[in-house]
Amino acid sequence: MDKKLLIKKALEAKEKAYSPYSGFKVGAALLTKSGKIFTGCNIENASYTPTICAERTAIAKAVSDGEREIVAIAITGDSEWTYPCGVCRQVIREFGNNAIIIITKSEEEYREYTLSELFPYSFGPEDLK
Ligand SMILES: O=c1ccn([C@H]2C[C@H](O)[C@@H](CO)O2)c(=O)[nH]1
Ligand SMILES: [Zn+2]
Repeated sequence: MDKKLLIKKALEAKEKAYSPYSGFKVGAALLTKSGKIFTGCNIENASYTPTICAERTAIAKAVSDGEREIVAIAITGDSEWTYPCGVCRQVIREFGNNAIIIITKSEEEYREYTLSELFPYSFGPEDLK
């Protein structure tokens, strides 16, 4: 897996952020099992609550293109280390339970986690079986 490419794509996607209210930009890039990359940025709204995080933008693009299995997701934001919010962790749980989560500031500086490290004892599709 080309981690550096995924990180580069996340950094590029961040520049597309539409965040006039918070002024906080986030970018994400994910790799699916079939080898495709999808990117996303945060998209805010004047009514605030419809705001979509970068991670969920990328996941919605992948799933709506028929790609349901995330192998890795790189995330970058305006804080020193930007971790996914709780809602995004739950959405990654749905489509990337075994995903590697790469939290990154630059192509050289990144941290890697499994989803279960960031989201232990989670509720997921298996609970409903
Ligand atoms: O992991 C995160 C955390 C926050 N945001 C966005 C939502 C909002 O536009 C801005 C401030 O919360 O950052 C993301 O996209 N992903
Ligand atoms: Zn989020």
